[in-house]
Amino acid sequence: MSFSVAVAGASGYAGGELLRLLAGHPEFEVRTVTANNNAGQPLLAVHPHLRSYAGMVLSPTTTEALDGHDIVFLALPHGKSGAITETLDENTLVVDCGADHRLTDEADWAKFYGGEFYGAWPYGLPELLIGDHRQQRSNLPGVKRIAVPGCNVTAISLALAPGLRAGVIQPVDLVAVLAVGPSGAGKSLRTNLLASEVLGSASAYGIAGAHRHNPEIVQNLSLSAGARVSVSFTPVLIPSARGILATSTARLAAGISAHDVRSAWVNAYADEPFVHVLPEGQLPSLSDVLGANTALIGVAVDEAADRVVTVTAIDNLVKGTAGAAIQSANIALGLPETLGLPIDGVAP
Ligand SMILES: NC(=O)C1=CN([C@@H]2O[C@H](COP(=O)(O)OP(=O)(O)OC[C@H]3O[C@@H](n4cnc5c(N)ncnc54)[C@H](OP(=O)(O)O)[C@@H]3O)[C@@H](O)[C@H]2O)C=CC1
Ligand SMILES: CC(=O)N[C@@H](CCC(=O)OP(=O)(O)O)C(=O)O
Repeated sequence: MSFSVAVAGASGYAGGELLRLLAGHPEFEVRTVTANNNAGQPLLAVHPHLRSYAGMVLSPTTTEALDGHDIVFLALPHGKSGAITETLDENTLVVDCGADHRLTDEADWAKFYGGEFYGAWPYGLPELLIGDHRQQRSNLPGVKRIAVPGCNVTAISLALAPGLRAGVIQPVDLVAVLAVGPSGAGKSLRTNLLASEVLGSASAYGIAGAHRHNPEIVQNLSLSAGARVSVSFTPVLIPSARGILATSTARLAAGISAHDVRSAWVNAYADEPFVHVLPEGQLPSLSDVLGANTALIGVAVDEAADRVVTVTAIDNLVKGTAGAAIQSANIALGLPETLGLPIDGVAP
């Protein structure tokens, strides 16, 4: 049996990456692709790398275009998913790559996004530790609505959740500094993509609690810790088209050994197909994960500073968006979780 699929926002970066991965999915068949300004264009005119879709034309993003599919992936700007979803059949699986349904607290939505609040959906980060012996994965089978996490949020949540749940790090004074590629800003934010601004430079943005991912990071890690956490998050734009390299650190809990620390991370992800803790002494690089739905995590203890240091690499467009969307849809539909998803990256 195969599932019919529509991708809304197919002309953007996240939509394009969804299409690249969906072309290799044995159970999903893309029937409709939609866009906004690019509606009416052949898909290959905006994504010449997606040769599997020769002949497909971008439709306007309307209920008529999206209705009648088994699955609708939404890759629209923030604030555009809620209203259109309300017009879709409740039995359609809707997977939203935007932020519209990630936050549980309406006050956080109002402060960091604004506009109408449509409420939280089941969250598409299956590996997130959410309480004693549970992962977010257990909340996904059978659901019809999924909110895909922000890409920075995915990297930090996967990095710090194991230590918080095991109690080997303290829930306060968490610090995360992320090197991030400009594709995370989307195709339409062209000013961020100017070679003259990105090449040969690196710039911090959204510092000191201003970034809209802050409440989502706190929401996730508080679930893992079982208590409200405090995190300082700083993204730094680097000249690499894709990828996030997150250095996330935390204070050691009292009386915890380096062995306890390693065990917490290794045990948390021992059975995960897409989240791998590297052997002691090894650290990931961006180039290890590009194109893959894989998160690689290196863990070390800085004894002089009394801190645990983690380094996590993901591809923002795969594990950070499109891959997470497909992985979560697989679980919701009762398919093998890894179906159609690459574990291996593209290198060099
Ligand atoms: N890039 C990333 O790494 C990540 C992105 N996301 C999320 O995915 C979503 C899409 O992001 P991304 O692909 O990067 O953004 P892009 O700017 O690259 O693409 C945006 C898409 O939305 C369409 N669009 C623009 N305005 C409207 C509108 N008013 N109504 C309907 N459609 C519209 C665009 O169509 P057209 O071009 O034809 O005008 C395009 O297809 C966002 O919510 C983003 O936050 C989530 C995690 C990571
Ligand atoms: C370079 C850059 O600007 N990156 C984006 C990442 C956006 C993202 O992953 O997610 P959502 O927009 O879906 O929340 C940022 O930091 O805001």
